[in-house]
Amino acid sequence: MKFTDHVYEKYKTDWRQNHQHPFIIEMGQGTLGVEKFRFYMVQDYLYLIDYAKLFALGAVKAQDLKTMGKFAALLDATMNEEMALHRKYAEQFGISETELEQAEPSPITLAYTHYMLHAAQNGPLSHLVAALLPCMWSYWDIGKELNLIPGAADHELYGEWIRMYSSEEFGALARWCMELMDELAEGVSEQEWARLEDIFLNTTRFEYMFWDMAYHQSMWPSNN
Ligand SMILES: Cc1ncc(C[n+]2csc(CCO)c2C)c(N)n1
Repeated sequence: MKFTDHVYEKYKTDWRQNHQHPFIIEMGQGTLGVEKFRFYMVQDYLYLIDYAKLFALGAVKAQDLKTMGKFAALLDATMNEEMALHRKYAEQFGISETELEQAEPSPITLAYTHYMLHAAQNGPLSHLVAALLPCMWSYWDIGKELNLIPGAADHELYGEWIRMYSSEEFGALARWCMELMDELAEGVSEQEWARLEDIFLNTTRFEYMFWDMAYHQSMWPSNN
């Protein structure tokens, strides 16, 4: 069985929990408080800076030029398309680029990005891909689901987010990551397969924690 089919079936409950988080539900209904979205955008910008480094590490660890080129393209797309969307949103909120870059990361942002970078730096390419996969795949899955809600993609604030992540262009990137994961997991030992599952489950759960952190605007206990 393909790794992605296997983990989807095995961790369906965790996966669906992300879709059912109030942040997502309210974004789909267009009722999400702007301050929660604003908090999310700033933290997500910091997240993306580290995430982009994951793609750079992917280029370093790639075993062939085609894969290396794809990671380089993903790095470019993250810095110049996805982060551009964040900069545009930030501008609407009156936040400058410098403020974005210099914002303080929340404990969950730190934990999530550091966990991914640890897996990427200390393991083979398969660990790196297992760490980044839930992020790509679940955003696409969530984007498509929100796009089915009548009018959601036209919402003046959340519409652009929904349109971007449900797009076919983004879907192609997510599918590429899924296929690469399946290739890298093929034929690995039982122990290594379990390790990949573990990393996948951890970052799937971190996705939930990230929505929850944004919804509650959670920082360190002392400055909440
Ligand atoms: C917490 C969090 N998780 C996932 C994504 C989605 N995402 C991050 S990088 C990337 C690759 C293409 O640019 C995608 C889809 C996000 N923004 N924030």
